[in-house]
Amino acid sequence: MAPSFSDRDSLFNFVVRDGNGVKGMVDLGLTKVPQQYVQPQEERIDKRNATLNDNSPIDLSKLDGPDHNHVVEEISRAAETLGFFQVINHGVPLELLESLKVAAHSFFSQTPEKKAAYRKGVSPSPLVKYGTSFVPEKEKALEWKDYISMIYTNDDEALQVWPKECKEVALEYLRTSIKMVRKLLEVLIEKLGVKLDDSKIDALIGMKMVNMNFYPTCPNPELTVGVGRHSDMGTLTVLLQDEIGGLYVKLEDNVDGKDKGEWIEIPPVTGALVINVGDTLQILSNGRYKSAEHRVRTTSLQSRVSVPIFTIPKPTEKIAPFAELVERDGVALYREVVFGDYMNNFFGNAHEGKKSLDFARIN
Ligand SMILES: O=C(O)CCC(=O)C(=O)O
Ligand SMILES: [Fe+2]
Repeated sequence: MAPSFSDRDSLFNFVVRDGNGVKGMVDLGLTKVPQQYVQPQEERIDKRNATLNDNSPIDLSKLDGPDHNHVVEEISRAAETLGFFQVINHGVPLELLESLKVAAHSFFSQTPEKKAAYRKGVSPSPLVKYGTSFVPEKEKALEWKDYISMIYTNDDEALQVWPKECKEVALEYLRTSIKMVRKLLEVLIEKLGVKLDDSKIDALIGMKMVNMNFYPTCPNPELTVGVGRHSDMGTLTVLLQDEIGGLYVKLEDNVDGKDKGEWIEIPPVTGALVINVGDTLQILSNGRYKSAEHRVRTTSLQSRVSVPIFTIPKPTEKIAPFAELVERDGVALYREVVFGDYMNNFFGNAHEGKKSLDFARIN
C-alpha cells in the first residue's frame, strides 16, 4: 500500500527526524515523489543536456617513469579546467573497490532502527553520523540521498566506533587513498612553483572523512536530485562511484570546444577513482585550480552508491592564497580564513553551487 503522510511535518519527521531516510520512505512502496522532493525547474537534471567527459583516466603509475612530466601536465591541466579527473593504477586495490560498494549496500540495507542509532545527537560517537539530504532544515527541496559519514582520527578509534558493516574496508580505502592524495597534492603544488615542507602538506589534509552515499531508486527521477549543485569544501576529494552513473560537473570556462556552463558527465569507469578539487585548493592556488561545481542525478532503475573521501585541513588551520602566487598575481582573490569557520559556514547553508567560496572571496 502506498504510504500517506497527512502533512509536511509527518513526512519530514519520518524521513529526517526519526531516521528512516529516503530509503525508509521508498521501502513503503512509494509511487510518486512527495512535494518536498520536487526541485524547482531550474535545478532539475535533464540527462540529454549533458556531454560525456571523454578524457581518458590518468595513469598514476606513470608518475614514476619516463612519462612523469606528461602526467604532471595532465593532472594540472584537469585541475585548472574541469576540476575533475579520473585515475587508474592509483594504488587502491581493485577488490577493495568492489568490497566498498558491497559494504555500502550492506550498511543501508539494515533496518531503519540500526541506522538511526547513528543520527546526529544520538550517535554513540561524534565521529559517526547517519543522515539524509544535506541540511534538511534549510533546504527548499530535499535531496534524494541518505549517507553515513565517518571522521578519521586514528585506526584504533575508527575500528572502535565506525559501523561494523563497513569499518574495515573504509579504513583500508582511506589508508591506500591518502598516499595517492598526498602525491597528487605534491604534484599540484610543485606545478604552482610553490615550495611547502612536508608538515604543511600534511596540514592541508590534516582531517579526513569517509562517507557512504546511498541514492535509492526514485519513481520520478526527472523531478529530483540525488545531490544538488555544490562544490566540496576541502582540498582534494577521492570518489568511488558504482556503475549506475549520474555524476555531472559544470564547466566554468570554455575548454576544448566545450562551452562555459555546460554540464559534463563523469562516466563510471571500472577500477578508476574520481578526483576533484575542493574550495580549499582553489583558495590556496589563488583561483588557478577549480573547485568544481557538481551534482548527482537519481534513477528509477537501481539504487546507486558512492564512497567519497574528503581530505580537509584541521579546523584550526589558517587557509589563504600562497604568498608566492599573490606576489606573482599582484592580487589576492581570497582572504585568510580559519578553516573551522569556513566549515561552519559550509555546513550551515543548503547547497547553492559555489556560493560557499564567497565566505573567503575578496570582491
Ligand atoms: O555521489 C556522487 O557521485 C558524488 C557525491 C558528492 O558530490 C558528495 O558527496 O559531495
Ligand atoms: Fe561533492
